[in-house]
Amino acid sequence: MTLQAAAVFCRVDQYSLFHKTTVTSFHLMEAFVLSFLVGCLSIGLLYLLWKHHPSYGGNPAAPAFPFVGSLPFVLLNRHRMYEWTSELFDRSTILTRKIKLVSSISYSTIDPQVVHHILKSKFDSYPKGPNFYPFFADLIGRGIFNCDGSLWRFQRKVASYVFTSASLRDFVVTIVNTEISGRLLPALDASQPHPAEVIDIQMLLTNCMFDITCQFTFGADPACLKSAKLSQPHVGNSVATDATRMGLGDDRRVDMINDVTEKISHSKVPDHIVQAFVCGFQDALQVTAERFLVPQFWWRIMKWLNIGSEKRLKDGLAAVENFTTFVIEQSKRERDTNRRDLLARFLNLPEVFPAAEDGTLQSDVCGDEQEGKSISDSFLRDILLSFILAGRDAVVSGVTFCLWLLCLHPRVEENVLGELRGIIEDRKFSNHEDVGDVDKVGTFTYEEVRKMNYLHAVLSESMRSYPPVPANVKFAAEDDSLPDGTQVFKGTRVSYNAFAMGRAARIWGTDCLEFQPERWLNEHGVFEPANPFKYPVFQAGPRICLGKDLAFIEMKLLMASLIWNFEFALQPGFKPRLSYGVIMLMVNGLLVTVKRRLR
Ligand code: HEM
Repeated sequence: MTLQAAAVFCRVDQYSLFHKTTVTSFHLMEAFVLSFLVGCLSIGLLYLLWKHHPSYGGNPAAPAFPFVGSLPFVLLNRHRMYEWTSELFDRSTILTRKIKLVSSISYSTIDPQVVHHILKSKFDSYPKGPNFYPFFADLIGRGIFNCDGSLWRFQRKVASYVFTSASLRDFVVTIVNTEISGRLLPALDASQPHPAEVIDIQMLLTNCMFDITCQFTFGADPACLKSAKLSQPHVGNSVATDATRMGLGDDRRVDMINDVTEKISHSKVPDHIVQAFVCGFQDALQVTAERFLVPQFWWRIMKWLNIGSEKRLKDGLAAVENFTTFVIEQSKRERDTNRRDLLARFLNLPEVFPAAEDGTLQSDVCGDEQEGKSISDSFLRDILLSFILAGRDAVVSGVTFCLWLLCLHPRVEENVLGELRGIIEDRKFSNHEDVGDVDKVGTFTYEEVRKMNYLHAVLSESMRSYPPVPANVKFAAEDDSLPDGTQVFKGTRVSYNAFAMGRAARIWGTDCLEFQPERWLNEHGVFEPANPFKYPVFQAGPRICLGKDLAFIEMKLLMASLIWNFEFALQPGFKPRLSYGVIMLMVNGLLVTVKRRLR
């Protein structure tokens, strides 16, 4: 028994000894595995924290939190996006900044060398890319503004041919001067019985430029300005009929205007189609701009469900389609060779570019997309709408900010007037037969525009601080290294910030925040352009703005006529709020009172 008991005891003891040993080694193992896991997790976490740290990758980013990146700062500064990014560059010596928003990483630069790299030396490696295309696709399809590669090259080649013709330039001068003398100046005169009436000159210019670009592009006059109400302090088209505000008491002038407008506007489009187009285009443009402000999946779902702003876009596009189909079909039927608008010029292209016998464009001109086909109506529509998109609001922005700055700088305004006085004086020695008339209706000729060196400098200086296109985004088509050593991976967005560049002391000197048009003039008072890579207001390189020269003609004609004929005073306490979009405008409009200038 004792032996048995001893044996049992022994077994028990042996078992517990064994058990004790097993438990101890199990705990040790457990502890080891646990510490290993905790260690791995900590290292992983530290790695993630580092990876999401602003300085990861050797390029310090905008202020950022782990994981969400700069998103909180972006949201906080969304009402002053350009001012904020400009301050960031201002506060440090970094010229190319990494921007991290949740999981996406992009780069923004103010370095002229990097701008040169992405816009010229490595042009093919930095297209607009697939990220940009879907936003504008509904409005302008694959028009020049919204495509890359051979399709872009084809459009650029054809459009460059059309844009360099002197007859197109003369056509623009005629349209702009007719709009100024027939609508813009009379509209401002109409506010004269109430000199204290505050008007939104930006809205007036938007209507005016819509008329000009439509006539220039489609040969059709939507007469937005004729029907615009003056005192509406917001951006956008106004189609309310208020013809009395034109104030055209002078019968002779009305006849003259009608006569010229008739010659310009060949397309006789029914009023309801034009008016629907004007509203539809405005709506479509606004909704397209809003797409940039929400995540892509959001507007895609709304589009799929056809609700909210995306429904507005669809309806707007239907009206645009209706109008473009009408004018294109009408122009094709009539084939009027006297027409000078872009539509007619594009329709006549096969005569300009060597065409095959069946009327098709040659493959080397057409590029792979259009090989063997003449330009389809929808393609023509995309190209032409791109011109309206590219040309209208940028000019409105250029003139609006310039007018505002002149109100703040009477010295500069006086210098502009001095230059114009000299030009008007010169008319006495000119034997131009229209001199008298031109003086009466308050407009200027192309030859006179060419003499306006100071005004050219004023506009360039104003767009330095307030560029109509404040930033431009490209997309890296392959892994690359920027001139400053920044590593860029395929698919990354790289943008230049023209707004911040115009305010950078290291580019423009310590007086960069001052309004000094004289910096653009040489010792003989002649305008000297800046290096386009330090001043990419019109972009630079192969994709530089095609309408740059026309834009200056339009802006100078508008500015000269406005300043020569009227005095503008800002509404007390007026401060512009900058819009955040492709084109920078004033969110609250430019609110001024006007008075005929006495001489
Ligand atoms: C102050 C006025 C203007 C400014 C600041 C301006 C600026 C620009 C900029 C920055 C671009 C490049 C956009 C991009 O690629 O994303 C551009 C492109 C373009 N602009 Fe202008 N623009 C102005 C007026 C005009 C006018 C009046 C026209 C036509 C009449 C015009 C026609 C074009 C065209 C066709 C393109 C596309 C060029 C291409 O991609 O090859 N622009 N413009």
